[in-house]
Amino acid sequence: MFIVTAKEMYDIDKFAMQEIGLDGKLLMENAGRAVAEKITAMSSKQEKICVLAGAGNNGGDGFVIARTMMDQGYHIHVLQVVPDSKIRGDASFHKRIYENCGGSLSLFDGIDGTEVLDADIIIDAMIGIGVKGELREPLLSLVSLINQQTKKVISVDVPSGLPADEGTVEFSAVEATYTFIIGAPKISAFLNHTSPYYGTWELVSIGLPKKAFQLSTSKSIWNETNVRDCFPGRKPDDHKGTHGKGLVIGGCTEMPGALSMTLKAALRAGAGLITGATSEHVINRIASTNVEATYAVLSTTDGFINNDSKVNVQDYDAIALGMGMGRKAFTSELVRDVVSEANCPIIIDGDGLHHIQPYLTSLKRRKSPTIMTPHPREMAMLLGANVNEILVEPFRYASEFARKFDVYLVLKGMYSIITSPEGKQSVNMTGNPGLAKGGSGDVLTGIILAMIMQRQDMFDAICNACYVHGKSADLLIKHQHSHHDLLASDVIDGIANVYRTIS
Ligand SMILES: NC(=O)C1=CN([C@@H]2O[C@H](COP(=O)(O)OP(=O)(O)OC[C@H]3O[C@@H](n4cnc5c(N)ncnc54)[C@H](OP(=O)(O)O)[C@@H]3O)[C@@H](O)[C@H]2O)[C@H](O)CC1
Ligand SMILES: [K+]
Repeated sequence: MFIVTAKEMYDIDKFAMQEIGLDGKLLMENAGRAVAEKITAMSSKQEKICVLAGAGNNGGDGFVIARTMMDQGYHIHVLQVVPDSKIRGDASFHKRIYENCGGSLSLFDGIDGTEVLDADIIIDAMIGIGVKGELREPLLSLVSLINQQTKKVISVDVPSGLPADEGTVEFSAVEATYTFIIGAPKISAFLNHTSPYYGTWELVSIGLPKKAFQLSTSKSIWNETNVRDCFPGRKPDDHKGTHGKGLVIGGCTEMPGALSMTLKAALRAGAGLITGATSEHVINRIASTNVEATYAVLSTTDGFINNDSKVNVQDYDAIALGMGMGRKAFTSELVRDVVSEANCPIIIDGDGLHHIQPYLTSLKRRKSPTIMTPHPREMAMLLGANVNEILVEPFRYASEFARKFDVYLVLKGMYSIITSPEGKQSVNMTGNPGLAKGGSGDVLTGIILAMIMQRQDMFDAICNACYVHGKSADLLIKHQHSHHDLLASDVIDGIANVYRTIS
């Protein structure tokens, strides 16, 4: 499923019309009919429905919805929220057809909004991706009236007033119960501060050609179909070496658990052989619960690993670096040496991100892929930016960072964004608030390690790992646990449930 900015959506629209020959009025008919079908499935003919129609194509969709539902016997009234003179293009065409069919219509006079107050269901087709700046009156007051109601509010494409793109914090918008998104989800459906306005959303297809999307956007949602298409298989003659030999470097006296979880997650996720490189103290603490792993002892100062014992990084297919290693200056040297000496893919996570921050440009010199897995606060640290700036524009920050330092980036969050060094982006939709716990990131790193070692496309492997991690948590919440009691170690055990569903 593709994800678009407003500009990309307009480009796709233009391509569909000018290059493919699809008519705009037909696309609007398709959009309105598809949304009407969804709404009829969730409403009854006894309910009073008020369609709020604006002047642009979003309003045009509203007129098609109204006509389609009216013909099926629904109790429909259109409240046109702009003067007649403003209705233009295809919207004006579909308004005429609605009226020719005998549809009921009145003009919003900007005073009492009686039609809104009387309705059981409000269909918001005032403004879609064409919003510019903050809402003007009288729509601003109307939106505030709608948001004070407890009625079902169904938005068409985008809740009116909400920017389709990232980067805007000042806006007033409809707080929808449901949104039926047309053609492709817009970026604002995936941002912490804008996604709640959509309520529950669903995509409706209107016949826009796949080719148009492929030419215009490099952003998509990574879903179960993607996972199934490229999930690493197992063959009868496989041996432990077939599924990779991984090294995990991290841990300190105060944080032995992080390393332990990465090791265990990598093994559960399908890694062939895993070695933990850490202090003797940490090995003594975790070895009995990670019996399948092997270990390499690293020298320490005050319980933190240092660079004296020189880790052998040459014999591995991939390395994970950083979890629970602390932030001592002498550990930075080790991180730098591993990053410059290893000839295999490296995942840098947790404290490793802090160590590498002053040396980010060195990542460009690596011959093998580098994967970084920051959460937004770590991303802010890497960039020297404010975390709120990142949260408002995560796609842009992620894309610029990945391109600049030639890395694969997993920007973790409610919707994790995976970015390739070329700027291709995927959003992972699995996962739930139960994952907002210590150790979740260490588990994800272990799963990524296992996936990238199985020698498939790096981007696909990372996306699969994010999917599996979140899906494990989702299945556990569905069947066994709650958001409150779910632990990172449960997510490791839950990997088995995910694998059973996809293999
Ligand atoms: N391929 C597709 O995805 C299709 C999408 N469709 C639908 O079309 C809209 C986009 O339509 P567009 O006409 O470009 O724009 P909108 O209808 O979203 O909005 C334009 C109107 O909004 C008014 N506006 C803009 N900003 C404000 C504001 N801050 N306050 C008040 N009013 C505002 C604007 O008024 P102006 O006076 O500024 O011109 C316009 O009246 C898309 O979202 C889909 O729903 C097609 O139906 C099918 C193909
Ligand atoms: K809308």
